Amino acid sequence: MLFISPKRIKGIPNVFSNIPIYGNLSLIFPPAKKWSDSPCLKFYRLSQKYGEVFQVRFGNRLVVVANSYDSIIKLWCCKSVRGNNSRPISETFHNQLSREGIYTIGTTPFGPDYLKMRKFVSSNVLNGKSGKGYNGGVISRETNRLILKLVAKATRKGENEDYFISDDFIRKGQYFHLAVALILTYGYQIDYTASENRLEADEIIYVENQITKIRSHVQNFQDFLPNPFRFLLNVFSGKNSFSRKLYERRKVYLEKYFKFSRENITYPNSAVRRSLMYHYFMDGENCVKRAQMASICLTMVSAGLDNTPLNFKYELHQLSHSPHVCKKAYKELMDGFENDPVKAYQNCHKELKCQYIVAIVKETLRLFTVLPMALPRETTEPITYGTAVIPKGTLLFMNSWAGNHDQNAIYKPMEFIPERFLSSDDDGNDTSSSLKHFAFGIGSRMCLGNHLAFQELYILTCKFLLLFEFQNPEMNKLNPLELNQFPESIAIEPEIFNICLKLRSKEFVNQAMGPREVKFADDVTM
Ligand code: HEM
Repeated sequence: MLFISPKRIKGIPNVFSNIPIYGNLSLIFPPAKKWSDSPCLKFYRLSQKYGEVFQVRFGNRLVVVANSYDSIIKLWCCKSVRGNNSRPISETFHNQLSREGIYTIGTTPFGPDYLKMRKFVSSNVLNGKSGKGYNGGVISRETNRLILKLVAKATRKGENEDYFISDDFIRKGQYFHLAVALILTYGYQIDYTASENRLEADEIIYVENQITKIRSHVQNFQDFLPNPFRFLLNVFSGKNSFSRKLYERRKVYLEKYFKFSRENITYPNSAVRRSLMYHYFMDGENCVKRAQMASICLTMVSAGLDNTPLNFKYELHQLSHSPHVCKKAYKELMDGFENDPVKAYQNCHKELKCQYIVAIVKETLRLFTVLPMALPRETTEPITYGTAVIPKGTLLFMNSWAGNHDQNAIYKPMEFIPERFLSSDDDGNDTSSSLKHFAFGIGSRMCLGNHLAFQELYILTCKFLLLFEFQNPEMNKLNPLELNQFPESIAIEPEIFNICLKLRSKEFVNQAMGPREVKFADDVTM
């Protein structure tokens, strides 16, 4: 395809560029080296000059960018924007990496395939009411395993010989989420304490993390260029061959798990019987095709593998800087379980009962905004914004960082204030908070795993607060963008630092989990 400059949209400010072919791609290339050059901040700075919504040209594509709380609501949630419901096809991700046409749900363009997959996964595992209690049980058990692992490494210090833990939490959080995802999808229980399983988990985490970068709309400027440039740049940068290698590596573990479920379908254990694959073999084959099921499995294994642990780590980091929040959360949690910590620990996974912890999780998701530029959308029919008509085939970028930190909608946006999400204040007065956040996107293609991810974060938070007290933080930076190791990237991945925790009491761990389960380092060496 030759370069054809797209026609600008009337009524939406245009960020002028006279560079042929390239257009405004300097917003994402060369890749940002400093946090202050993160794409979301570059877009935000432009909005100060051009207004909250503007258009840019990326190669031969027009991109409309929304940079405020209100404009995101208008462009993603109103009835007039029904056409904001597809995803763009990109050369590097869709054509090179996913050559068999099997993509995740989140990267599948709108159409019957997409709708079928979304419905199947939603009704059988992610939003299905029947799965909710089961999912909570799985998450609770995996949280216990994570905690047992931490406890086994705890060191004894100080006059009272208390137990202390110091950990970065990202890798352990990834093992935790992967274990939950594999059980729900395949009924496969991975014991990542065994070294060969850990290697397998590390492989999945590495491959999926690299693939996330390949599908990133703010890291692959070549995808916006006309075909010959796109092709040549991918060949010379080695991206094509790297993508193909990742594709082969991914195939190995996905096929292994698929085979596991198929072989265990005749005499299923309870985990297999409750899994998504079981639904597929029992009745789903009539609803979704084999290739669609492969996309669903791919989505289940990859989505949330980084985002959930990254949010959890950031939440722990904020909590270690907010003793008043921890104190209040602990009290509210205990109030809900007649001041019995064992009862609280053993039952907190059953419902999202403690509204203050719900607010902590929402505030973490908002303030952190792990995907500051969300995922891109493509319009399937014209949509209106004010007097402007955005044509079919236009790309829409949500600057969710700017929306989540918009001071016109959010009081002190850079501060961690869970109360902003409560519907009543400390005196019980109705505050009717209807504040939204955009960490999961919003509208027709909002994150399908938001309930699962939220449930994971809620249960982890409850159990950690019940077991541990936060110690002096090792890291003082709190701004997520400033913490980010990869400012050019689609996701915020904070630099490595430890969170320091003190165990409230050894006896309580034994009571909460059963003494036979718990192994402390000093018990083991005795
Ligand atoms: C804290 C963790 C997570 C965050 C912050 C997150 C964030 C997002 C965002 C921003 C989108 C784009 C939404 C939009 O365009 O409006 C998305 C899409 C999606 N997410 Fe998540 N996600 C998380 C966890 C998960 C998990 C655990 C799963 C499933 C197991 C999941 C499955 C999906 C799917 C299927 C889509 C595509 C939806 C569609 O295109 O219809 N996500 N996610």
